[in-house]
Amino acid sequence: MGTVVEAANKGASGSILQKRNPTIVFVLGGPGSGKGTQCANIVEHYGYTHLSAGDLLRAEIKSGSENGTMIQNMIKEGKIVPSEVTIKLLQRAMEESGKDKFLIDGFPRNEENRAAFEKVTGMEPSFVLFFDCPEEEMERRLLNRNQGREDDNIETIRKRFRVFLESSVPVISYYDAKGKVRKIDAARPVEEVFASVKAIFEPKNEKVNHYVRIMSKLYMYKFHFAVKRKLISLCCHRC
Ligand SMILES: Nc1ncnc2c1ncn2[C@@H]1O[C@H](COP(=O)(O)OP(=O)(O)O)[C@@H](O)[C@H]1O
Ligand SMILES: Nc1ccn([C@H]2C[C@H](O)[C@@H](COP(=O)(O)OP(=O)(O)O)O2)c(=O)n1
Repeated sequence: MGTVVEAANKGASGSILQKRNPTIVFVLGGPGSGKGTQCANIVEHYGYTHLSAGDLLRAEIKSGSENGTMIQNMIKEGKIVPSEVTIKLLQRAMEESGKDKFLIDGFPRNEENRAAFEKVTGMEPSFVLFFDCPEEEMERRLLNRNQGREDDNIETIRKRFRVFLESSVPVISYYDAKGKVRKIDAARPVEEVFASVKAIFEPKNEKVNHYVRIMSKLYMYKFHFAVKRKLISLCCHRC
């Protein structure tokens, strides 16, 4: 398999997609924050095509591909699969869909994912939907999810939470610094969360847009402070 840098240098696949100038929304949030649930609502109401990085990786395992065992082991350990694998799957799915509005769910999950996607495809998201939810609530949801997923057990869930804090939050911070993050309180019932999603996809007027952005910014300050505290307490535990 070629590396992401080789793919970037060839630039072939990226340019086919780039020509279509698609709208891309990254959907991020901790495991169990409700990304998939809300993506289904967005697809229904706003005609986006939903691409879940996790679903594509699980389909790759099932297909019996040469990378299947490696992907399965990484998911079981709560680790992030190398970007070259995930990006190829996402690119293929975007190209084959023939569509031009994508919700990319569960990606980019770390800095490597983010930088490689931008380099290989030459594309950036229009904005990032961030579903913010406390760990206790996400844990409850994952343990009740009942999809028979190998990684929905308490040991792997704890590892995934840690990977989210250490690797995915920096990606959210990166896009926050660019003013691209739309943060949503995901701890509420599904309908209430979707009402907030709607306000983002159906902006009322410039004043309301401005208000939503300011509120999101304020929430992000609070969020970053809470993450720093959590990481410090995790470090203290280790010592
Ligand atoms: N707002 C919500 N309140 C309660 N349960 C939810 C909510 N959103 C999703 N769920 C449930 O929580 C579980 C995880 O949701 P899911 O959308 O699969 O999360 P993610 O894609 O972020 O891992 C599912 O069983 C889903 O039905
Ligand atoms: N960009 C991604 C997305 C998911 N993965 C792997 C690692 C994740 O723990 C699993 C499951 O991801 P998925 O988005 O389906 O589920 P959760 O948000 O963790 O509930 O897939 C990855 O390696 N790289």
